[in-house]
Amino acid sequence: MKRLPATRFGRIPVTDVQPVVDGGRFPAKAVTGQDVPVSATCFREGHDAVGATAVLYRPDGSAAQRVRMVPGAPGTDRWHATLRPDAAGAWTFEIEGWDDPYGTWHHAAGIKIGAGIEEELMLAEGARLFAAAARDRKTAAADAELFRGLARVLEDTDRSVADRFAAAESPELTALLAERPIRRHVTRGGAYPLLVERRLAGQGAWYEFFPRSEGAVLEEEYDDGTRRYTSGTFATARHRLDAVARMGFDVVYLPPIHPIGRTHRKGPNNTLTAGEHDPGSPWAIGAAEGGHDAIHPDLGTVEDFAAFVDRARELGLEVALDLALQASPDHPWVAEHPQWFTTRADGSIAYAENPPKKYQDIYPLNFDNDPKGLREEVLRIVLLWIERGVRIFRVDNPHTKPLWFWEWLIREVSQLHPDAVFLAEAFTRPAMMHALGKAGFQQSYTYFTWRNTREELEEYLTEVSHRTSPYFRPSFWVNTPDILPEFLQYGGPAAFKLRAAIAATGSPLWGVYTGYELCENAARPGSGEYADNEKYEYKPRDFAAAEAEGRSLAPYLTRLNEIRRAHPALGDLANVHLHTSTDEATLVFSKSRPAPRGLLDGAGSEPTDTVLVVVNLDPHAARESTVTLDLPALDLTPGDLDGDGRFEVRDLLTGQSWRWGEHNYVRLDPYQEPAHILHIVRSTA
Ligand SMILES: O=P(O)(O)O[C@H]1O[C@H](CO)[C@@H](O[C@H]2O[C@H](CO)[C@@H](O)[C@H](O)[C@H]2O)[C@H](O)[C@H]1O
Repeated sequence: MKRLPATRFGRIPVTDVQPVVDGGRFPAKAVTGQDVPVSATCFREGHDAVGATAVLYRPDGSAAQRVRMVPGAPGTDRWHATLRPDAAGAWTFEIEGWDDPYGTWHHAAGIKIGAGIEEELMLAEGARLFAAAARDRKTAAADAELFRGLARVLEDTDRSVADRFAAAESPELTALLAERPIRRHVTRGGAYPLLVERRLAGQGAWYEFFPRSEGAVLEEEYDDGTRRYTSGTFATARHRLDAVARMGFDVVYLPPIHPIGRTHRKGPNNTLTAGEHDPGSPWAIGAAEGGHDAIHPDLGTVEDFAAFVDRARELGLEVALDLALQASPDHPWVAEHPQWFTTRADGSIAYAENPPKKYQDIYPLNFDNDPKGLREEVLRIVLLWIERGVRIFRVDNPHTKPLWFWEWLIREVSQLHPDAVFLAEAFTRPAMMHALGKAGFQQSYTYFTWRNTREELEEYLTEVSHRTSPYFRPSFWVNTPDILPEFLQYGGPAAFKLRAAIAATGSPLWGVYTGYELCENAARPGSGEYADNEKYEYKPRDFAAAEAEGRSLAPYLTRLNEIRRAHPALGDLANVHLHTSTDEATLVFSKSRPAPRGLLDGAGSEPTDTVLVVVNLDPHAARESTVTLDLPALDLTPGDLDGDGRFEVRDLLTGQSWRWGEHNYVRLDPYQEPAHILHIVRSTA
């Protein structure tokens, strides 16, 4: 074969490959077993047919999956496939463009034979094509046998032209070519990075609680309304882990567990003066007892913490710790490393802010005066907690620290502990939120908490699943100690149920702050924050009584987490597909995960999994609508459909079944069930 001069396009151009983050400067991300949609533009001169193949390479460079891509919308020259890496590591993928001689011949022969023009010539061309493919050393023996047979049939003038042509478009041949096409002029588009991380980096249900509240005992109530409690401890809080595990959560996240400063300590409801018995905000880290490496003496010892972590592990839970890089004025850092803070002209240090919020009880850090000293200290602290059994960190306000620092820290930690996971608590402008994802944060809090209408939710689901998913893993939190959305304040239990249903199904990552299951909805007047916020006081709760009286949503949350575990489609992010409904308050989306194709180790018997979510977003009234489904998005096969083209859906929340088709009547009453989570029942044949 004559060699072509080296050019950037090569013989069959491949351009605009996705997912590629900033031209490959940062890797696209996935977690083990997750589907990664890939696409590229592939085209050529003239009118002959082209094809494209997506190839997935393991970290050792061996090919793990090779998938023939399918064409996108006509005229776009886009091609699509789905890849599924099965282990953590630095994977790569590549798109190959190629000349498709069968496609070219089949198109031309179909037209000419249909019109009775040059029939024998077309069949002879076909025979030549298959004979050449059979001779190709790269063709598998069984395929070569089939191609040789086909060549003989096409040349067999005893048979009718129609019969001979029909043999060249048989289902058997079509299926074979879908997997192993005849390719010429294969042009490799170059490999792109795909960082594959462990499952919990991108899939998981989080539950947050304050260990000091679990088992706290009210000792005395004073005339002025103040109270004295004995703090909960790791030993008492350990009992709560059983319930958290029973609800099916994967991660239990604890706000800071370090000593709390006394200077400018905050009192109940964010007041600026704390009473004698007020415990202060856990984020005001550092006191005479120690800083970020110490444990608040009220909570227990390092051994008690270890026992807590062990119990969590026994129950299948991982403990996530808060990493809040700031210091109370009493933190040892303030005296020992004054260069880590910004000292003003009058010698004072300004308190921290996250406008419009003011944090009068803490000092922010300055990463420019002594970058080396500070970064080494933070690395020491993170590694210390890792040594104590923690692998997951929820990072407070990372957007107020420089990006270089996060890129460096996460790289350093990941090199030693590739299973470390960092969740960015950055509620800020998109540029910074996205850059934190590129810098290495595995997960991010999102604006989901405030997206309520169908339009808002559709827009947000589209953004996080399709536009930013290669680098930004959205965690849908329904509430946090900082956020009690108005929707929950006024929507009653239905609001709590429907928000949980959307969060648990819309994103592979979702989170709940304790008390959600009790539908706690009392806000500090005029604010989006809880009244008598647990950030500033002890808040023991009687979960068992609420459950016994049927007031708890724990069974509902449990079911949602069961559904998530049973349905791998919900573990993927980029597969969100919106459908339409005639009612403006009815949200409809689906997530589908087809059986994998082209896995080279022969695995891949997992069946297609498709979940359809229909939610009434109005917590106050029943809504009726006609839901219209975009059927191709549901990966239905002829075997799934009855004679009327309908298929069975089963509601995973209630167990009810219906037969659905393209148009479906839905009525959702929030006082019964505000949502359907429907599974498409497939034929087992
Ligand atoms: O700034 P955000 O709204 O993202 O909230 C996070 O960071 C805050 C500062 O760490 C933290 O605020 C809490 O702790 C402060 C320091 O003790 C205290 O002044 C605030 O009143 C209290 O809300 C917040 O909890 C955290 O999620």
